[in-house]
Amino acid sequence: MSIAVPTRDLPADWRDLFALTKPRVMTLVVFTGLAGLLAAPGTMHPVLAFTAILCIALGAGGAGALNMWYEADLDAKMKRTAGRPLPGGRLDPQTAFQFAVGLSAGSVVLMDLAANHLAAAILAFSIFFYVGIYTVWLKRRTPQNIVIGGAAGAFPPLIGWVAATGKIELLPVLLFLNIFLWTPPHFWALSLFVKTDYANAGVPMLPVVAGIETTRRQIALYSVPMAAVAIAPWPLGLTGPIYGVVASVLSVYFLFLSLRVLANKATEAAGMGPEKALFKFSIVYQFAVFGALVVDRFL
Ligand code: HEM
Ligand SMILES: CC(C)=CCC/C(C)=C/CC/C(C)=C/COP(=O)(O)OP(=O)(O)O
Repeated sequence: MSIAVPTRDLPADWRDLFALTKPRVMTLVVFTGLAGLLAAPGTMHPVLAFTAILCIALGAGGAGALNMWYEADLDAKMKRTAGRPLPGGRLDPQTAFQFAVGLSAGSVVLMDLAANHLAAAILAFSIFFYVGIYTVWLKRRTPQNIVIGGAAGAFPPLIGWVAATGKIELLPVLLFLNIFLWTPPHFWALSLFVKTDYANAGVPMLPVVAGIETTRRQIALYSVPMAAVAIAPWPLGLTGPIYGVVASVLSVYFLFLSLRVLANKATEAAGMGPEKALFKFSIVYQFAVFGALVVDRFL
């Protein structure tokens, strides 16, 4: 699935800086952050709420830019990423680095002013986690890279909630766990049909290191607790039936798609239909589940 982001009217260098923030992936990061903020009890002043969400976008964008700055060598080796601003030679690394640090630091300072210390601290920690733990430490070392490092992408709903309330509570922790357990099926499904790219770049992604069958088993294995954690807020009385029904139906369908991946015996990209279907649905799934959370809160 491709989310259209209008960049055509921007001058070339701004377009490249914008691309550095991984805007398409970050749409879901910002959406889940916004959902966390809106689902929280009480009301936040609209200007402060908008600023807090802006901070999540700036922080995630800054972290994405730092990731691209650090990985320019790796991106150059993969078809999917070779055209990015740095490997494409359209942006110099120093400008990229300054932009990335500026966004990251600015987002944390602004979050501290607009919301509270705890929200700013969790935002800072997620940026550190994505860049330091995932990108620098784990990505090139272990096939568990995205399981552990992927936690960075699970923080936004918690950040949104804490920005609004100042407190960490059970519901946003379950939302964190949902994205945390969703990330391996989301990414491993994709990595099965772009496997050769990672192998060429020497990144130890699970299909490269452990093989297709193990990856398919792991996808199914993570989908079960993911579904349980996604549905849990309803029986626990933390949300109403709108969220409960949407999360249940979509999680069961997610599980069904994971089982189809598990049952798939194809080894060629052309036969990886169930993997592509799961990857595409994984994105729709989170937009719908977090959308339902907000609708449920206000209806
Ligand atoms: C370490 C964990 C993750 C990895 C390695 C990963 C990797 C990827 C890759 C390689 C793509 C393919 C297309 C692209 O580069 O734009 C993709 C797409 C996407 N990812 Fe992930 N992802 C991870 C976690 C997440 C998280 C936590 C979120 C949001 C909460 C997310 C949201 C998305 C979205 C929205 C797309 C579709 C972008 C489009 O429309 O092209 N991903 N992911
Ligand atoms: C608030 C905050 C800091 C949020 C962070 C958001 C975050 C960690 C998102 C993770 C999703 C992501 C861009 C994975 C890409 O992995 P990759 O970098 O290995 O993908 P690539 O191969 O496309 O570079």
